[in-house]
Amino acid sequence: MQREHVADSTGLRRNWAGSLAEDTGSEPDPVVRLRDARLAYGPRVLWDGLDLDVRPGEFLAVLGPNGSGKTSLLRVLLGLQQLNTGKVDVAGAPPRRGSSTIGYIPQQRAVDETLTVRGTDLVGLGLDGHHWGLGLRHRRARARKVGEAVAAVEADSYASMPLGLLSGGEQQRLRVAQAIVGDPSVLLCDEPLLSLDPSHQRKVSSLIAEQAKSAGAGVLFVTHEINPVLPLVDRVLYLVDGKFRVGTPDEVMNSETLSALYGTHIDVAQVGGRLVVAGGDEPAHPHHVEGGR
Ligand SMILES: Nc1ncnc2c1ncn2[C@@H]1O[C@H](COP(=O)(O)OP(=O)(O)OP(=O)(O)O)[C@@H](O)[C@H]1O
Repeated sequence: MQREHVADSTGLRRNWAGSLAEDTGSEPDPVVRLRDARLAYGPRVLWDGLDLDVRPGEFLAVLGPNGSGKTSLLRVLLGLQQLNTGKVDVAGAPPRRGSSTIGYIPQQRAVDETLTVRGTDLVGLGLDGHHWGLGLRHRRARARKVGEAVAAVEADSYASMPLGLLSGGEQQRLRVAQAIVGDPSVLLCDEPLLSLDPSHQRKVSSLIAEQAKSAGAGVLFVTHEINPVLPLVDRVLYLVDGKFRVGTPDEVMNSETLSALYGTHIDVAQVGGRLVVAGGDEPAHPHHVEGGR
């Protein structure tokens, strides 16, 4: 097992949290902390020796080819998957299912057309686990929170319709609202931009980044396409076939680093503010980071 780190959590001090570290002399506690973490299914090692701190307000993009363990990492943080070895904390405690400190946007699944649950009901589920009283005042406060989240994703015009009648992109915007409505301290996003048009990709990713900065949430954003979020990304975790790199986009998204990860020559070029990644034969498929905004 090869352990490769471009930069560990100390890279954060130089980049994202540089000014904060200078102002206060100390960094805020991480909202996600992994130490020497290993996840393997039988002989197949997804990652090993993973040390990672995600700080409040940080936007971490999680990249890698199909099957490299991106979703599995989110499942570990959700308390749905045990590490083989190592330690993981979310908001200062071991992960547990149903934690209200986590907002989760799952990988998109088709919704049954006959599903009659309304969009606002789905968004309201994001508040379950919070302490809402039964009285009218609390019901109003809850409805106001749901309304604000629905407005933030521009879903007002269809949020009261049955989910089964909505398009994939409309459903996805409501899932984003559900994830942010409870002001979570960790936002886990599993390819949240799929099925969104470019304009809503920009809006939704900015909304997630805003949530990070304003509510001090740490974001883990799984994506095959870094370009739509590149301006928002503080650091990248890149997983490939049991190896990984953590660092700023410049530290990770370069030819030398990706060639070492994939074990074959990879070209990385900046074209008009976009990253274009090309090269590599089977089994490496780095092409997934190509594309435009
Ligand atoms: N419970 C499990 N038991 C055995 N293997 C599993 C289990 N869960 C996931 N895997 C395997 O682990 C690998 C990593 O899966 P994961 O879904 O984390 O990958 P990913 O990087 O998110 O992929 P994709 O980009 O395709 O969504 C896959 O090969 C998957 O088949």
